[in-house]
Amino acid sequence: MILDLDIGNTLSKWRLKDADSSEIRSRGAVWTREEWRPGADIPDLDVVEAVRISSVARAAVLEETVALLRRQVRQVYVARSTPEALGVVNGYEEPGRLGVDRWMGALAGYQLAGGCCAVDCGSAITIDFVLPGGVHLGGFIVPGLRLMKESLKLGTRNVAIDPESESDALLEPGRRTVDAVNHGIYMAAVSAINRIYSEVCDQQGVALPVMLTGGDARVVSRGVQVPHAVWPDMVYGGLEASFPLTFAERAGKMSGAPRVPEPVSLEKIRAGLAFSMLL
Ligand SMILES: Nc1ncnc2c1ncn2[C@@H]1O[C@H](COP(=O)(O)OP(=O)(O)OP(=O)(O)O)[C@@H](O)[C@H]1O
Ligand SMILES: CC(C)(CO)[C@@H](O)C(=O)NCCC(=O)O
Ligand SMILES: [K+]
Repeated sequence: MILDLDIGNTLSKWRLKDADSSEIRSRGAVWTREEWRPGADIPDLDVVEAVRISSVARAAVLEETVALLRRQVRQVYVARSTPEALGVVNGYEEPGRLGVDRWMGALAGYQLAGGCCAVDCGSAITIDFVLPGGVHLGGFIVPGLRLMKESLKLGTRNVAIDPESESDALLEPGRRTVDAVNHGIYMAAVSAINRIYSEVCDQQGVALPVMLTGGDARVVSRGVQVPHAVWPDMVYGGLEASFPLTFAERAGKMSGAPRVPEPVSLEKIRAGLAFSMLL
């Protein structure tokens, strides 16, 4: 079995992948601040022959996790943001400072669709761009839905946006605090994504395929106007591409990769931008 780990600021996600059949056998998540110790919610390391890790938590969390895993697992691979990988050139002035989850997402997106706009809706919402030739432009970082809500301190943090709610309903002015906050932060997030996507495509003269990942991807998806795919395993896809271990991975296959819809034409994107400027 291969254990893939995505250590975020809030949640540490894991999945167990069968190295022979490429099937995902199980998955789960634990709070990052509780740190990563084999126990109730964590898979049995006896069956694990390799671990791949993407971590944006404090360095100490990663060190402890790696030390613990090395005692029981022979192969431990830790992803790093590098100046170049898999045909993508990192756009950061200091490439090592790009969050490795963003780098994994950009690599996965590029491997799947060529140039892309990779959006990760977690503690933060990150929006990264890779051009068809593999140039990563950099990206945008916005507070995530939960962070925005918490920062308001209006006692609404525990009432989540219903993932089933229609984005039209979220457009209505709230008539209670919880609705005003939920509708407000939702609009802040999706308006930012829609606008940023259009601006960058306009600047670069290319319509890019869009993919979304992260804990809030499903709800954010409802407000993203352009064609896009939701890819819960996008960060894991970057791990598979960076450290291919199975036959399928060596052939470039990332498990759970979605079909990515064709982007709308650049003309349409530009018309949409021009229209919003007139208002
Ligand atoms: N069971 C859950 N526990 C916590 N957050 C959840 C859960 N389900 C959905 N969410 C939402 O997912 C978001 C966290 O997503 P994700 O797991 O991608 O974040 P993360 O691990 O903190 O990511 P990051 O890498 O940005 O730190 C929160 O903002 C929250 O609104
Ligand atoms: C932005 C987050 C928190 C998103 O998980 C992570 O990618 C990170 O800590 N990045 C480092 C800063 C940067 O990417 O510029
Ligand atoms: K994340």
